[in-house]
Amino acid sequence: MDGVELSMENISVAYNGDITVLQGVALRAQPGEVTGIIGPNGAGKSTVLKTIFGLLTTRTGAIHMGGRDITGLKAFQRALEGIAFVPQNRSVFPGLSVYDNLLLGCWPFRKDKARITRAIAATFDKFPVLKERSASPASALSGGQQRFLEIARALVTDPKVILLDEPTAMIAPKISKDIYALTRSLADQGATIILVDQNVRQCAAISDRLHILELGRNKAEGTKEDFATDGQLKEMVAEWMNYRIDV
Ligand SMILES: Nc1ncnc2c1ncn2[C@@H]1O[C@H](COP(=O)(O)OP(=O)(O)OP(=O)(O)O)[C@@H](O)[C@H]1O
Repeated sequence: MDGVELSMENISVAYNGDITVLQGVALRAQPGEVTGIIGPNGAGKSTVLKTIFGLLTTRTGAIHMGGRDITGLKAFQRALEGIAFVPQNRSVFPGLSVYDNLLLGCWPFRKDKARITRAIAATFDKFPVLKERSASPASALSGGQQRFLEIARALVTDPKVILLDEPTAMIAPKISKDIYALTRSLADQGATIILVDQNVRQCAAISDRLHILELGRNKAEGTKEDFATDGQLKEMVAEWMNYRIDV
C-alpha cells in the first residue's frame, strides 16, 4: 500500500452555518504511520475525519494530499484520489449480502469489472471469514464481523489514506485486539492511517504520532516518544485522560 502525506492547515468548520466546531485545526499524517487523534467528548475528532473525507465544508484553511490541494474536491473525488473512511456508526447495509456490501465499496471504479473482481478476491484472501459468509446478509454477522466488513469495504479501493473513527467502540476485547493489529499492519504496509479513538491506552500503543484536540482546537501534538519523555506532555495526558503514556 502506498500512502501519501495528508495535512490540514488552519481548518475551521461550522455545523448548520453557525455552530463553529473546528477552529484553526492543523494536522499532519505520514505514510507508514498511525496518527492518533485523542481528546474529550465533543472535541471535534470525528469532525476532523469527516472534513478530510469531504463530508463537511471548510470555512478557512486547506487540506493537502501528497502536496496537492484537495480542499475543493467532493467526497467521491477524494475516494477516487485514495481516501477511505470508516465512520463511527454502523454502516453496513444489513439486508444486503456480504458480497454486495463489498461491491458497493467498489462504486468509485464501478466501470472497471476486472478491477472489481481483483479487489473482491484480494479482500476475501485477507478476510477469509467474509468469504465464508459471502452470501449471508450482513445483518447475520456478529458485531465484530460487521466491523471487519466495514473496514474491508473501505479497503477495496486500495486507499492511500485510511480514516478510522472509533473502530473498536462497542466491540469485544478479543476482536478489538485484531482490529488494532490490522490497523498497525496496514500502516506497516505503507498506508497513511488517521485513527480517532476514545481508548487512549490502545491509541497511544499503536500510534506513531498523537494529536490532542480540545474544544475544536489543537491542544498538543508529538510523536509517541515525545508524549512519553516530555514531562509537560506526559503530565497533561496523565492528568486529563487518566492515562500515562510509556514507550
Ligand atoms: N451534525 C451536527 N450538527 C451540529 N453539531 C454537531 C453535529 N455533529 C457534531 N456536532 C457537535 O460538534 C462538536 C464536535 O463533535 P464531534 O463528534 O466531532 O466530537 P468528537 O471529539 O468526535 O466527540 P465524541 O468523542 O463524543 O465522538 C460537538 O459539540 C457536537 O455536539
